[in-house]
Amino acid sequence: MASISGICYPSPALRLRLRRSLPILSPSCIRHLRPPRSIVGLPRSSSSAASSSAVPAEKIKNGAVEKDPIKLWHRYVDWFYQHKELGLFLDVSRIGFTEKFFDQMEPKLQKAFRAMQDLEKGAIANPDEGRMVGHYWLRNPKLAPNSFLRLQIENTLDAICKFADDVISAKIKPPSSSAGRFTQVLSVGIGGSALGPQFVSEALAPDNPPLKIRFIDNTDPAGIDHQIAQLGPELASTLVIVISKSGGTPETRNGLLEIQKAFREAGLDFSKQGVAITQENSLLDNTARIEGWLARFPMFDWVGGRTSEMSAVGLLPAALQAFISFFLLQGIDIKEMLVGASLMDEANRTTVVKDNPAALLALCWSWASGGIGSKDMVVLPYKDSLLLFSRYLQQLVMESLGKEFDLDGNRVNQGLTVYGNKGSTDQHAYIQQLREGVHNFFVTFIEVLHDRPSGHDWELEPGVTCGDYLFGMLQGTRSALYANDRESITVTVQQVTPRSVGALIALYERAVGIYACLININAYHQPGVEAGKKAAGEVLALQKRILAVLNEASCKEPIEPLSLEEIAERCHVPEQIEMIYKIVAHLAANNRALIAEGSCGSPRSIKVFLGECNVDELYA
Ligand SMILES: O=P(O)(O)OC[C@H]1O[C@H](O)[C@H](O)[C@@H](O)[C@@H]1O
Repeated sequence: MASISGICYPSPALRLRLRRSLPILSPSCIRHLRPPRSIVGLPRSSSSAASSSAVPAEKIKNGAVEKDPIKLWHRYVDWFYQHKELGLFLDVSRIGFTEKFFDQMEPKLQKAFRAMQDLEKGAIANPDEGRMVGHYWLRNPKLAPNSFLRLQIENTLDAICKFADDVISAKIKPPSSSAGRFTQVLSVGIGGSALGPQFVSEALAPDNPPLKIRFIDNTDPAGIDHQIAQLGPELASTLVIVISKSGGTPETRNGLLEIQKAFREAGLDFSKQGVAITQENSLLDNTARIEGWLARFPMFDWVGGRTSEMSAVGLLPAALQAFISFFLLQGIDIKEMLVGASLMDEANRTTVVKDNPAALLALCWSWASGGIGSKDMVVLPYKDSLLLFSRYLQQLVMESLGKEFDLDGNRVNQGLTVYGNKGSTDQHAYIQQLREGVHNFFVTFIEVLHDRPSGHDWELEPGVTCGDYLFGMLQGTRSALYANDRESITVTVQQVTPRSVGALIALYERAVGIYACLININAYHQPGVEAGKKAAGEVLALQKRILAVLNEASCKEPIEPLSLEEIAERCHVPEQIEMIYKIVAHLAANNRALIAEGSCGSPRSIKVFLGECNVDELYA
């Protein structure tokens, strides 16, 4: 046997012998081999109980990390889930929930199924905002509660496909580019208006696309400049998609204003290259309409930002990312994404928990995190193209579940922390702590069976391909973590395709919905986000007052530099002196205020004035 980093591989000769002698067990056969559920319900080891202070007593008493490999194999087979048509498998065997726990959760899961059925029928599932929650209708418009909504969905999909085809085939082209067609797509948006499109692009974009997509997802001027600089002369052939459900998110507005400035400076007409995706009559929608942008696509009130990948938000950017297929240029197959999501939704409608992958995930989350978020979910896809899945899930899970109050108004401070990057890369970063350090997590491995999409591979050493290493690393990490009582889930897909990506998104959307029902919270609002936005607005309002005070003092003859105390006093906010210092330091670092005395390193010594006084502002 050849041994690589503790993983044993049979020699090529032995491998051939094994191949000839062993019948091939397909996962579908495995599903029918259900041995008795004998191993759940064993006592958890005392060492594991001691290290999990936050888990409920019931779990410590009855839970167990089973170590007997044969019993584990039975548990694996017993709980193995497969979706044949999607080629998606789910292994929850390394989460040690007990039969008793399962029985306790069963009625709660049935209640959650009923809540999901009501939601799909159009109930006001977001009570705070009085909204329906309809992202499931996007991939199966027949489910929409009325024909108006169904038509809206279908017409929007048709419009997206037509627009993308016209752009790709250069029927719609930029007015003043020598290229004669669009060559770049720039997507401006943040949060749910960026993370889905970014994830899908990373997962599915062709290697050398004729229409390359890039993103502005922040109000960082240096980041924006970087994108514009990289576009260079291709700005003239860039299609800019501005995405914002509300149409008023400051970061997105700023990105738009910056890019419009770049267009003006290059002598280009932005309106001929701009597309808006937003709610009807939002600020963005009205701007795009009044300025006569190239196109506008609707974002529906009943689709939340973090579940909007299957709306125009995700579908248009994907459909524009073209590659050559059978001598034709076509975008990422968005209809296949919708089929993947729809098939997964269908599977998740069964009320048989064992056959419902989203419910199984929710069950595992409840067990592993005690239903109170006591453990973090580390998401590790072993495939570079799925790198952004954990980042995408971070918003989907944390913005949905991280809530102060439950639906009955009790303070619960709920949540489930998500982080992760990719394997095996993370094995060389933080897996050390996961294996041996603080025990505050469970892992979700995402496994992709096909190593290379082309299907061709070569052995970089006898009997072993590069992909075998990746496979070995995943299996090795899963085993090593489990051997140290660290629990994990494994989701397996055959390949990263539009269909499997759609299915993964749908799987987690539903798991979040079910889990939210189990913990009795509203998964579809985000009241906590407003506090930061409001505070940011107050900082900018204070900055305007400081500038007015400094302007007045700087217009005097001679100029009157002011200390921080004097600025605070003249702004009538002495209690805000720390924030005033930070604002002044930021202005000074960007040459928008000048330090007359002292330095920013010693705040008490600073005296500050403006380089140029604005008399107009003074008498305005
Ligand atoms: O799409 P927008 O309205 O611009 O919103 C972008 C993001 O803004 C907020 O931060 C919300 O918490 C997110 O859920 C949302 O995705």
